Amino acid sequence: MPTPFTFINAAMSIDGKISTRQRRQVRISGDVDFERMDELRASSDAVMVGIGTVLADDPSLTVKSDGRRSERLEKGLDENPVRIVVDSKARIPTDADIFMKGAGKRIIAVSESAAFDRVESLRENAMVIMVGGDQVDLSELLSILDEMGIHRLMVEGGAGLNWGLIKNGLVDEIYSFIGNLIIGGSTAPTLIDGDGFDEADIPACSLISAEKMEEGVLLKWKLKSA
Ligand SMILES: NC(=O)C1=CN([C@@H]2O[C@H](COP(=O)(O)OP(=O)(O)OC[C@H]3O[C@@H](n4cnc5c(N)ncnc54)[C@H](O)[C@@H]3O)[C@@H](O)[C@H]2O)C=CC1
Ligand SMILES: Nc1nc(O)c(N)c(N[C@@H]2O[C@H](COP(=O)(O)O)[C@@H](O)[C@H]2O)n1
Repeated sequence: MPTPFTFINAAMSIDGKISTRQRRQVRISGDVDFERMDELRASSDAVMVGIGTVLADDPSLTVKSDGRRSERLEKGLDENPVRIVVDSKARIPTDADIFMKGAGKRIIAVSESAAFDRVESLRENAMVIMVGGDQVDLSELLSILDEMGIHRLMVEGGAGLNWGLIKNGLVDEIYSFIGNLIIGGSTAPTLIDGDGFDEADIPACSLISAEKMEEGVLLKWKLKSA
């Protein structure tokens, strides 16, 4: 089944952490990288995060530049890409910034383990896609998104969702900005958490580019299996 071109974009510290051990967001990258991230959002059909990121950071995932939002409108698109949350148990608060801020469509992907009344309350503000028994079935979800016309998907974390997608071979490229910070902590989330691969299954990547940016470096990788 076809799936969208899917890329992960994230900022991490020198030691590979994407937030603190208390799961608090840190400003890892500067204005140049935030502009680059905004451009990526504006050029994507959808932006996806995991529920852990929503509960920790409450991101709006909107396109911040007025000019880029206008350009999208001129092309007949919504101001913002479709905002998607992978949320097996439908835990997202109904006043999350994803619902409160910005125009455009929202999709909450839940599994059959979500409580019926939680799912029904989400339907007031979003399209709900139910796939998978305990956890969201990401392969099935991405096939459905592709059928819906979402062909370019930006993933903005966090660590658990990134793992789920990579494990299932659903990621084409990874863009990671490495900032000039050391966060430390064995429990602080890294770019990719989860169970990790067995040695024989470790996927290889090829380097697309390495660019110095402000006080850090932007690395672009292509998954060799993609
Ligand atoms: N520096 C950066 O670029 C970014 C940092 N972050 C940080 O990442 C942290 C959040 O990461 P996580 O706690 O790992 O949460 P997450 O955002 O990766 O969400 C993980 C959750 O998604 C749900 N899920 C449903 N189906 C799944 C599946 N098939 N596979 C995987 N997950 C599935 C599960 O409930 C799981 O706990 C926060 O501290 C946040 O600040 C998040 C985004 C970007
Ligand atoms: N790319 C990037 N660089 C940083 O330095 C960061 N701290 C983050 N954090 C993530 O950005 C999202 C914010 O979205 P909104 O501004 O609310 O639209 C959020 O998911 C953070 O985890 N990213």
